Amino acid sequence: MEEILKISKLSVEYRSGDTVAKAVNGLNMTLYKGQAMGLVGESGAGKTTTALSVMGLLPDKIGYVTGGDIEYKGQSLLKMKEKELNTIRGGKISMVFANPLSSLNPVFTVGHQITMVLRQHGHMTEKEAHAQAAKFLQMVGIPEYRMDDYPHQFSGGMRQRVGIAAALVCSPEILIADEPTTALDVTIQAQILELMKDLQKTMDSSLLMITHNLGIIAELCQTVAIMYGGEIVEYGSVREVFEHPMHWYTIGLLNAVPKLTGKRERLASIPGNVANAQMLPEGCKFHPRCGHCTKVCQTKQPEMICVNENHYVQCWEHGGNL
Ligand SMILES: Nc1ncnc2c1ncn2[C@@H]1O[C@H](COP(=O)(O)OP(=O)(O)OP(=O)(O)O)[C@@H](O)[C@H]1O
Repeated sequence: MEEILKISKLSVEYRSGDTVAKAVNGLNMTLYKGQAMGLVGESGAGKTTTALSVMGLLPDKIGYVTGGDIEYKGQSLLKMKEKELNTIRGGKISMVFANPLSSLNPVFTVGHQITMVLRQHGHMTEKEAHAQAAKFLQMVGIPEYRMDDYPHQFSGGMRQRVGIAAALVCSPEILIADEPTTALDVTIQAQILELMKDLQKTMDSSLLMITHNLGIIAELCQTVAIMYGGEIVEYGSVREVFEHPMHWYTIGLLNAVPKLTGKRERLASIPGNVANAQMLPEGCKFHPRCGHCTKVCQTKQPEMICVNENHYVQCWEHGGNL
């Protein structure tokens, strides 16, 4: 399989005054062509920061990549010149945000905004770009006559579909979707996910789906990466990780999912709070919340262990070099 996006030992910090938040800490992740990968973790795990780093959208003078690299088809995005980067970001790699109002410009019609993306990345004439924009809006269920409407004239679900059309219109090789359906009700959510699944398959693009929702991952993705404290703590095929979770954090996340059938039981939760990026613990970052923590977990960071070719875990309980 062709490696399309490779993140190696990525570290990202947010700095404000004397405060430093270590949001991403030596993260490794590889996305292959045509693959759909889920990135899961509690709020504050560093998922959005990872996505923003790939897109070059970390907040200016606050967010800094402090280590590691992000490669698109073997080329470092972090070392690339601005002009070259602009053709990749938005063209070859694009992103759907949780709140489409923040990514759509309120003063331009949606048709104009999508046409602009195409003019910038697709090297088309105005007429060609208009036709292509109409085609993509139609694909996401927005009729052509709505092209002259402004974002505020659409419902939340429609806006999200416009956001998806804008992200897909240049046929990106990588689509990053950050909680694309959290703001929508479940029926619209299902429609949008189905749409993304179809479009991703038709275009053979790779998908990085960021979500809290494990059901979405099971539905859409072949592989899943579990993130905690700015690191991937478990990774593998969705089947392997969901059926045989090995990290106590993954086990906790899976146990916290409500079940629709069987005896009604109290929902399990993971004790304690998510790791504070301003005060990360020594050793395994999950150890203060882990009921199986030993001495080594408190002092030494475990390495990622290969359980089999479809499953990797970073937990002392499953081995590592002491
Ligand atoms: N602009 C910012 N300034 C300072 N700290 C930030 C900023 N954005 C994020 N952080 C911190 O970085 C850490 C990671 O945040 P991030 O938004 O990447 O997590 P997340 O996993 O995407 O969470 P969520 O699911 O809530 O979106 C958190 O501790 C957060 O408080």
